[in-house]
Amino acid sequence: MTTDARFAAQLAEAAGKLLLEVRETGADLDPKELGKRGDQRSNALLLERLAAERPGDAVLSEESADDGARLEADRVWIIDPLDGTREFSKPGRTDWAVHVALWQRGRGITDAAVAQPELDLVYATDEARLADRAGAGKLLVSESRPPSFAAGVAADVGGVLTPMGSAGAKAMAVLRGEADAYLHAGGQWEWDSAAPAGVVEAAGLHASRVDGSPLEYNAAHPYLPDLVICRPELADEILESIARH
Ligand SMILES: Nc1ncnc2c1ncn2[C@@H]1O[C@H](COP(=O)(O)O)[C@@H](OP(=O)(O)O)[C@H]1O
Ligand SMILES: [Mg+2]
Repeated sequence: MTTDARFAAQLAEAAGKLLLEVRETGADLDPKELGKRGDQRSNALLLERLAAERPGDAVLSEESADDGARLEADRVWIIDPLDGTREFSKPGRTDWAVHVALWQRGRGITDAAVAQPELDLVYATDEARLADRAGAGKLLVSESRPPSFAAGVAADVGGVLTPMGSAGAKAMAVLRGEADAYLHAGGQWEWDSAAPAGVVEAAGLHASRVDGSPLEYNAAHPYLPDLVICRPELADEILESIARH
């Protein structure tokens, strides 16, 4: 059987290819309709393949009703079929992603993949590596909802706030060395961070809540409002700075 990490990568890649087609064929649609179509088609593909190839596992998806079965399950796939729906719907944007993560009881996120279809890139826990630091000083934040402490942290560490869409796109930019950190607060759901955090942690980066505590998944209320992803050597400085602001 394909390993769970390879399976996650194959799923994210396949959903990403479908999303590229949806984007091309739906270029004339109203942006909201295009985003909805992307969310739904990608979700359908992922659910179908999970049911066929991992039939005993539970699923938590941004785009499906949560029936609670996952709370008793030992293996739960946490998926965001289209992260950065807003950016997906804007022509020319590359900052959107597909997230596929596997949570296992007692172990947390064990296998995960993030696809960035417009860049033709797929990252997975079995292959991801931290690249050299090319984006020194760049701190990635949400374009629409940057955290209130972000400006203070940038001042403390001599950094520059850089807006970008999609949690997965921001986390993978840190992995590629294009930025030092991704800072978020004020609201987010488990599917937004499960795969990105799983991939970067497998590559040795820091990923935690903004108070430094661990990211925990498959909660009854799957809300995880904040996170910090950064190069490991910067974690202490950034967490201390956040605590001050
Ligand atoms: N305050 C908030 N509450 C809930 N979700 C949030 C949020 N801020 C960001 N998110 C979600 O986190 C993802 C990345 O956001 P951003 O691009 O702003 O950084 C998006 O996922 P989706 O596109 O899957 O909805 C977005 O909806
Ligand atoms: Mg999302």
